[in-house]
Amino acid sequence: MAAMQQKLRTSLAATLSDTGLLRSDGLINGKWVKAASGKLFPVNDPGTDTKVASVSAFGEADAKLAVSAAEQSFDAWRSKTMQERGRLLSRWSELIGENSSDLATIMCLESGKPKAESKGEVNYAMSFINMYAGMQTNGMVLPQQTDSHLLMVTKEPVGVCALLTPWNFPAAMFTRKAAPALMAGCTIVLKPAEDTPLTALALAWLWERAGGPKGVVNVVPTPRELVQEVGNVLTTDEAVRKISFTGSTAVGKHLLKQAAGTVKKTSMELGGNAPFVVFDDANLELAVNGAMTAKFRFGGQVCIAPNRFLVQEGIYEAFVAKMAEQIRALRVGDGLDSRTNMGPLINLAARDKVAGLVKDAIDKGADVVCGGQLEQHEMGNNFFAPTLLGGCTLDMRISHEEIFGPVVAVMKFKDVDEALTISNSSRSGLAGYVYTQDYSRGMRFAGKLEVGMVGMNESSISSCVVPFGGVKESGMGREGSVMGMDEFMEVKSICLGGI
Ligand SMILES: NC(=O)c1ccc[n+]([C@@H]2O[C@H](COP(=O)([O-])OP(=O)(O)OC[C@H]3O[C@@H](n4cnc5c(N)ncnc54)[C@H](O)[C@@H]3O)[C@@H](O)[C@H]2O)c1
Ligand SMILES: O=C[C@H](O)CS(=O)(=O)O
Repeated sequence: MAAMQQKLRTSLAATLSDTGLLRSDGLINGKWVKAASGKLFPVNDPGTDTKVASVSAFGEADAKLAVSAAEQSFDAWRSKTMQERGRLLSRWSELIGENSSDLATIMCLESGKPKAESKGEVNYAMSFINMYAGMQTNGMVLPQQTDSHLLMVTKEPVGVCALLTPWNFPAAMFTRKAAPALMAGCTIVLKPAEDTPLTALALAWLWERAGGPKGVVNVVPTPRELVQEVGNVLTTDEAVRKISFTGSTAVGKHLLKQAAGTVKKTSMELGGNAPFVVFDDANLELAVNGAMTAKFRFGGQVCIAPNRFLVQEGIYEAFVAKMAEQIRALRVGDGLDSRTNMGPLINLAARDKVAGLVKDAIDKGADVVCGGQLEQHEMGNNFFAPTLLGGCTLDMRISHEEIFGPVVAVMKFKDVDEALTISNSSRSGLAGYVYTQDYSRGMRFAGKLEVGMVGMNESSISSCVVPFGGVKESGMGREGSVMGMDEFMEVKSICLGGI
């Protein structure tokens, strides 16, 4: 299999139409610079477990330079009109569109996301830029207590923003933050995930080519071993006024503690544990198709992927049988192969975590309906077979921990109260799904789910217009939608007297 995968690849640069997109240095103040240490770190292709690039290993000193560049460019950038900033973003989006195939190849090779899905993500990333490029923010003039005063309320950019993004959506998580921040008039320092810096660096290069002024967008590629020290700079430097983080709940809690010292404005898009609830009266085909779409997107490595399947006892057997049929039909393969439905997990640690959850479930009595092989996959170290486990129970780890992989864990429930209790038992509250043809029951159930986003008879619930975010330990704030820009703005009242 490895030979076939290698056949699909020569060097990454050789597969690109525009090799300028392949950036190995970071971006500070309009210059592509190496790390102060001169050190590099590898970026690996999870499909072949081989290095595809080496990138400058930015550390504390580099991060401080990036924050300073963003601070120095803030006044000039905020002084531009929203129309001027919008025109720049529109040009950026055009260039992304013109280079979408190369961007998808880069994303596929550094993340393992199949190329077709990677192209979809590039379009998703563009949708945020396109939406915010045309957006205006409005203040208010309020009625006065006296006729000699006027009260105005304005919205102003918060300032220098530190954006920290995960590896699973390296383009969309960048633009979902950067587009509203830039339109609001903020300047940014982006720290991409160590597994997937290339996509963000390529997008930053296109920003520069669009005419982005120096210092407005800065990118600090950071290796795993320096993430803590770079994070310390971004969360404690007084010049940074906003932290926008997307990633695990554990890291989010850590960053919140660090940001508290300088009372930074924060947005947290954290981990999920979505329930997928199927009632007896559900449209079975709709529920199964919805489950497959939501679960096997990027092999389950998605924050809103269903994590716990709760199926009412009357439809349980039919649901499991239909799911097994579709899961068995999935083609696991190389991300560059257009026939591939599912590629590798991001790395060996991720694969081993999934295998550990499956083993625990099997040891505690789960039925392996399909998949579930714990030994190394024939495609390579980072692959895990799409798996369906039946008869899952609450004493299994898989019923409580975020799987972040291609495993469907199904448990049976009797009635709506049981389904709601189990659904809300998690400390996470990002997304939830409910399938029933009784819309009254469905809406009541959706209203009682402790999550930020619900799909009812629908599992594709993300788009640029949705206020994306969670409750409880899935985070705070919203990204996308008109709400997304307010995360990067401060409100100011001006009281005018003596009129
Ligand atoms: N809610 C959402 O919108 C959303 C979207 C995508 C992923 N996620 C969540 O992210 C997780 C998977 O992504 P991940 O593995 O990249 O998460 P992660 O928390 O390990 O890393 C996220 C980012 O934080 C950085 N980071 C890690 N430790 C840090 C530290 N001490 N200081 C500063 N930065 C640090 C990483 O380098 C990366 O850039 C899952 O839990 C998933 O649910 C949530
Ligand atoms: O996993 C993280 C993303 O936010 C999911 S989505 O692409 O926004 O649905």
